[in-house]
Amino acid sequence: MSGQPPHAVPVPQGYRVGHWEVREPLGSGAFATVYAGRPAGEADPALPRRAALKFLPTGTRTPRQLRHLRELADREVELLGRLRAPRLIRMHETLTVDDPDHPELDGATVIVLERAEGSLDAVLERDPTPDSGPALLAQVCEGLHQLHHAGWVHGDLKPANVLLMKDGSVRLADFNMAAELEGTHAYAPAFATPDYTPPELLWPEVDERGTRIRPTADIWAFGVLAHVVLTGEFPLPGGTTEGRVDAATRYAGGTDELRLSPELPEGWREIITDCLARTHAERTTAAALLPRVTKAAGVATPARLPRLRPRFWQRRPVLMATLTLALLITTTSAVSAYRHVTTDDGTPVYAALPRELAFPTNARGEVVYGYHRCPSDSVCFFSEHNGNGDMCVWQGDDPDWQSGKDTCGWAAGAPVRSIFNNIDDTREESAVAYFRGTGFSPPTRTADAWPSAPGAAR
Ligand SMILES: Nc1ncnc2c1ncn2[C@@H]1O[C@H](COP(=O)(O)OP(=O)(O)OP(=O)(O)O)[C@@H](O)[C@H]1O
Repeated sequence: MSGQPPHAVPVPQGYRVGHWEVREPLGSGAFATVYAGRPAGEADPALPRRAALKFLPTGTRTPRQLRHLRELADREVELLGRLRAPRLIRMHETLTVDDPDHPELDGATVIVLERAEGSLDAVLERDPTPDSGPALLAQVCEGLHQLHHAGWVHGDLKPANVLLMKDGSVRLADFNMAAELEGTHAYAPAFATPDYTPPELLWPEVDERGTRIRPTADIWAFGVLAHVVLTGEFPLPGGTTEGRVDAATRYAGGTDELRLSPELPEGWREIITDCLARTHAERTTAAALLPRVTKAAGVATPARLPRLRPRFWQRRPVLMATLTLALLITTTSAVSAYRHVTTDDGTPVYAALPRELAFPTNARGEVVYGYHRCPSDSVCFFSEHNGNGDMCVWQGDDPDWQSGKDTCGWAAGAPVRSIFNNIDDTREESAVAYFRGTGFSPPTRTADAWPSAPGAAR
């Protein structure tokens, strides 16, 4: 952790906060330091076994810094508290350090997050153009769409804020610049990272509510990110950030043309050009972008192929949804969609789904999500793909979905097409098992192994 940014928070290993014990540092940004965390000795056994503890030093600064940091922390907590979607990192709880003996920590806000394996930044450090790049970008685009669809702008999309989970799926993270849309735009503290900032926000007009930003700011950032991931280079020329900012200004002013790398794989040039349109009004939307990005990602190697065999364990809490129906399941990868069918001898088989079935679109060709309807600590089943259509919500230990407390009328006669495991517990045994037939048969599948929503479950 050398060369830490000014607001990084040093926390000793073994330090206790709430029910958590701080372990090794996972990463540091401009405002916060993130540590691995595990439940402290006598902690509630229901806690996840591993978490990420994001320390924001809200307690030990000058009043002006304090206000700013408090605002950043509030933004992140507000978004994470209200928004849960398959491609967004999840928050378990927030804590405030109460420790006058450690004035440098006293008052700090700690956001307890589900723990990722690492960031896209780290992946790119090892391999500037990873084979899994297109598949990762498709998932980032999904995340962006889920965020915009719920009415928020990220405001700081970049490789360090794209996290990779153990199963290879992607989560967008770091929402301290995020802002909720009020009509066509939102107010954010600033657009944080110059290389990913659209030209109109390089010298923005700032009023007392902050900078006016639109979802198209994230689209620009996505265009830059896609170029970086696919070619290892920024789309605008220049050996330094200042040089690239100047190039962006010349491009936006019409003096220079956009010259994307000749290395760009087939299908991506038009997408990136549309993301990097000169003005926000000319840029595309995440909803329109997603089907194009998914198509361009094609059959390229996904981040890691999802497991396609059932896992035969079932421990608490287990959903025993006896669904007498055929489940249409898409997998964690945005580019790999599978249909689950059972052969006569009961063997599960997976067949590729036609793309239009896996990613249904509205009349404008935009993918629409409905996962945000699923309450926390629930497993939701939907009659349509991507969290759309009728929804059944399962919570607790209800043993049977047809005769238990939580019944699901429509599922008795219609297929379940997407599932979102929104249980706030990352322990492996909390994965949900569900069954297609009566009597808890045929063998279980877990929402962990086959989230039917792209990336729906942990
Ligand atoms: N949930 C997580 N699991 C694992 N690592 C994480 C997690 N959240 C963050 N990190 C690591 O910590 C780094 C810093 O986190 P984050 O970006 O949230 O901090 P920040 O100070 O708000 O950053 P920024 O400078 O972008 O505003 C990330 O780049 C990542 O490497």
